[in-house]
Amino acid sequence: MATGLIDAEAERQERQAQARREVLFADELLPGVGGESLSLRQGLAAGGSLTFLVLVLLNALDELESAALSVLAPDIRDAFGLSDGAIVFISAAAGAFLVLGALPMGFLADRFRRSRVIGWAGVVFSLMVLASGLAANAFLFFLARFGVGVAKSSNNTAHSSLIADAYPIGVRGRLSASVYGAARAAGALSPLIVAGIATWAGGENGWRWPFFILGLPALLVAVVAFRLPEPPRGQHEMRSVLGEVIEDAAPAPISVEAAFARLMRIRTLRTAIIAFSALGFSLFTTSVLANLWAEDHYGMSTFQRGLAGSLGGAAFVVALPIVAPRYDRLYHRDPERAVRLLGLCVLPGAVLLPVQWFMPGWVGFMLLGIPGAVFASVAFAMVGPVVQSVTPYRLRGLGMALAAVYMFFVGATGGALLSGLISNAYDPRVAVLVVGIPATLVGGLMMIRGASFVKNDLSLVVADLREELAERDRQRADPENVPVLQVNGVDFSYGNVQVLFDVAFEVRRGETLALLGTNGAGKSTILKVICGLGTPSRGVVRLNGRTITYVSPEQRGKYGVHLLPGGKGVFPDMSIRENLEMAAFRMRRDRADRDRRFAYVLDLFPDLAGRQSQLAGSLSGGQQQMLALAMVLLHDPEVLLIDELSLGLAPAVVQDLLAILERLKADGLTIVVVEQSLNIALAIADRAVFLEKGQVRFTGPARELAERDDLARAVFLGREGG
Ligand SMILES: Nc1ncnc2c1ncn2[C@@H]1O[C@H](COP(=O)(O)OP(=O)(O)OP(=O)(O)O)[C@@H](O)[C@H]1O
Repeated sequence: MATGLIDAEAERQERQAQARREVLFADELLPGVGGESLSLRQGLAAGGSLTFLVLVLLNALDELESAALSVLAPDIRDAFGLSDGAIVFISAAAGAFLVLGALPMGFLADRFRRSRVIGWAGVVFSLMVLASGLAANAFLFFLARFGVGVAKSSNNTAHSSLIADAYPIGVRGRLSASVYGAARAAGALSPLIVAGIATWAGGENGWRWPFFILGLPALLVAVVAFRLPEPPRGQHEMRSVLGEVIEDAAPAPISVEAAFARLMRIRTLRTAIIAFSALGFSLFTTSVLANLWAEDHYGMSTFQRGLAGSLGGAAFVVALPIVAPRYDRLYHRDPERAVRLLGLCVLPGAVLLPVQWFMPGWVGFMLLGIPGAVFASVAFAMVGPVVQSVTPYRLRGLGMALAAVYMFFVGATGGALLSGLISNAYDPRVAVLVVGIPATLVGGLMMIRGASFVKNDLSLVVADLREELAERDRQRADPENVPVLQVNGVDFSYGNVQVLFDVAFEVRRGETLALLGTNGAGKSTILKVICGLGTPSRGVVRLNGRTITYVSPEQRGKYGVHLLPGGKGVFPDMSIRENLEMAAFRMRRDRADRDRRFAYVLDLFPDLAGRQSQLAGSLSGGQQQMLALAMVLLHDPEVLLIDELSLGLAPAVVQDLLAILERLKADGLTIVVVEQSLNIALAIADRAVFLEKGQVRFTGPARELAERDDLARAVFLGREGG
């Protein structure tokens, strides 16, 4: 038996590995690969320069504002009578708020017009910057910082998603680098500008003026942002792969949970997130530690340290235009090499760090610190385009939000804590060597590993787009015949164990489909995927032709997809009536509607009608199943999914249930039923799907399945075995 199990597991793993390989397309079929390469000017012209200009300005203003806080910190501390610790906490909190805002902002960016999300974020940003200047006390100042931090989180999410859809794939690297570089340049100028304004205004309230003066242009740019055109989502991937754009007129709302489940299955994205979270441990803290070490160990003056910082900033602004076009060129020829380039940018830092930190003089320390930090920052600026390319276009905002949360929260905060502790216990050098070197190594190597997944992930993008086009054409050709429910190309895994492989079937209106198969074939899992309790790692679920793959179970319930789960689906300590009232909780506002539905189900189950005050736990198994069915039917489903209708029930009870299903069928209800018993399935189903080890082995009229001895026997053998 043990050998049997080992063999079965080996076979499953082989199929899993095969499924990962088989979707590979030739390089020139991948989005953004091959064809004519674009100059930056051509790319900008394709998407319009206004969008680019507005995003550059918003980023630059953000960066100016961040630096304002550091420069003005001593004045703000004195104005509010704060301690050093308190002002450091308030400044640092903005970073945490940025992480807090990322998820809601990513969610909004995937759901609404991005110009509006960016516009509103810009308005909130400018008002909060003005409020920072007006704050009467430290608490109000802190609240204003909260608003600024949350509004800023639209940069990583909504901006990034808009750039990806506005401009062609071939210039993504250069565009991302330009926005990032412009922001850094503004950041470098910021101390000068901010200190200039504060000095010009003078007096103890001088620090307030930079906030007033920065808030106003931000408001103007935000107003322009509302007018930016909204590009069709995924248009450049579609043009590149399909040669045309499929417009989704009424996209279904996306659930954050489902989106994350799907995103974490994209291996390039997952490794990029791990790589940059690791790198974050070094990227955000090394410069602070270097400044401390420079003063304590080398006795560098503030001016010398400032010079080192400025040289680093200048080197970054010089390096970006060298690396970014190279990334775009490589991507155009071979995306794997482009992603590997990012890892290769990071790795030299690991070698340079120990050499730098043992330099005998401050000049060597300062100069050797520059290349590693610069190339790590360059790689950081270029990771956005990688994430955008492999993320399904409906989930781009949330994809970037997920990356931001990991990089800033795990990387920056984790790195700060760890380095802080080690630095306190030993010294900054030990902290950098113990944290920075491994973090840089892991970051670079993970990115290089991620490169090997990118073609496969891009292939999945191609497969999804082609499927979408084929479905659109089919719906256009025969709009009357769109299936109520469609499952196509679905893969599903529990953790690392894949249990569904390319599952596909359709159910027409009013049809009853039986899902049959051996034990553990994945029947219940498919029902979970259909009703939203599980998110597939690949493939699509459609309801009446509309994609609902990432829609929450609650929303699917509102659309009419309901599941009658296997086993006990009732609250045993409540009466029948209370069970029904619980199920009808959503309809509590419209009593007339609720009573009409109660009357309908009680008419369907007269056995329950006469004993409404009886505890559900005291009912027989069959009656409990009827009550569970009644609770689902209260919602007036369009598609009813039933897991194990007859399990453990006496034949007479099953007959009663079948009679009820017949009546529902006659009323036009569409039903998918998982059944272990072939006879029961044959009695009620029009069509059947037979599954074995997560793959569809048969789809067709139910009676044809009965004639397939090999499959029919497998059902019975499976039952005896289980
Ligand atoms: N929550 C879970 N976590 C991990 N593995 C699971 C989980 N639920 C199911 N599985 C595994 O996934 C596979 C498919 O399970 P599923 O319940 O979908 O099969 P099924 O066809 O409905 O089987 P059965 O008729 O025996 O219920 C099985 O190998 C099962 O062990």
